[in-house]
Amino acid sequence: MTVAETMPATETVSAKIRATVPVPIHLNNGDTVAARLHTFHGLSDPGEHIAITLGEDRPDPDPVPLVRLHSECLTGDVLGSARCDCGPQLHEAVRRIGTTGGCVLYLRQEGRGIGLYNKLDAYLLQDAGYDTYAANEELQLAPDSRDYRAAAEMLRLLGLTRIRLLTNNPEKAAQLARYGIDVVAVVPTGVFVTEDNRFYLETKARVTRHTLALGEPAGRLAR
Ligand SMILES: Nc1nc2c(ncn2[C@@H]2O[C@H](COP(=O)(O)OP(=O)(O)OP(=O)(O)O)[C@@H](O)[C@H]2O)c(=O)[nH]1
Ligand SMILES: [Zn+2]
Repeated sequence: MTVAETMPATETVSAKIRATVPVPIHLNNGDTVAARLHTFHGLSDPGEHIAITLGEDRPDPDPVPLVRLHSECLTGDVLGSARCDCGPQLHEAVRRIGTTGGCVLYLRQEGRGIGLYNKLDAYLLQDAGYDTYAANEELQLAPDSRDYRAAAEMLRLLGLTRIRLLTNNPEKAAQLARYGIDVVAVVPTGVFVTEDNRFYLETKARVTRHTLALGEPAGRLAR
């Protein structure tokens, strides 16, 4: 099945699943979950996005699959950077979705779409006092340039058109709905606050209305 067969008439994209590859994943609690990685051809943006379907071997998968749209963060996902919460969120998503059944979309949207080098430039500006969105703007870049059209295409190709979405970011649910995905529930992801990322998380709650319960305000140095 192609996206063109299932999308509204105004959509011209003709995307396909390119390959499906089994990859067992070790969790940091010592368990291993079965996963399949899906690659795509012809998505509406050129990123090498992948879908990771999980929990397919569970006897009682949730009838409405749990889905996470995870934007790439090399510093957080791979290196365990304390400047953000991406690494713990990714691990949480794989563990939870491995239990309930569903999918993680790993979207190549490093730095909310500005790329790794620009994100690192933005970190230097943040160290000089800019917040996470103002730093992008100082670089003449959009504060958040992520578009989830390709994510909706991937979900459609996987038959995941009615989902529960694991996120604290209201923009993800809004865009998926606009692109024809039925988001029946938004499930909050964990809030992994530390002194290093507290100001960053507070800024997201204030500016982009992320639903984050953060407790006491940041100290003056936490960016
Ligand atoms: N430009 C920029 N990007 C950042 C910064 N910190 C993290 N990111 C990127 O932000 C993206 C993660 O987005 P978040 O806003 O943390 O989370 P979200 O995915 O929108 O929302 P949740 O679903 O609730 O986690 C990744 O692409 C990171 O690389 C930063 O300070 N500047
Ligand atoms: Zn991050």
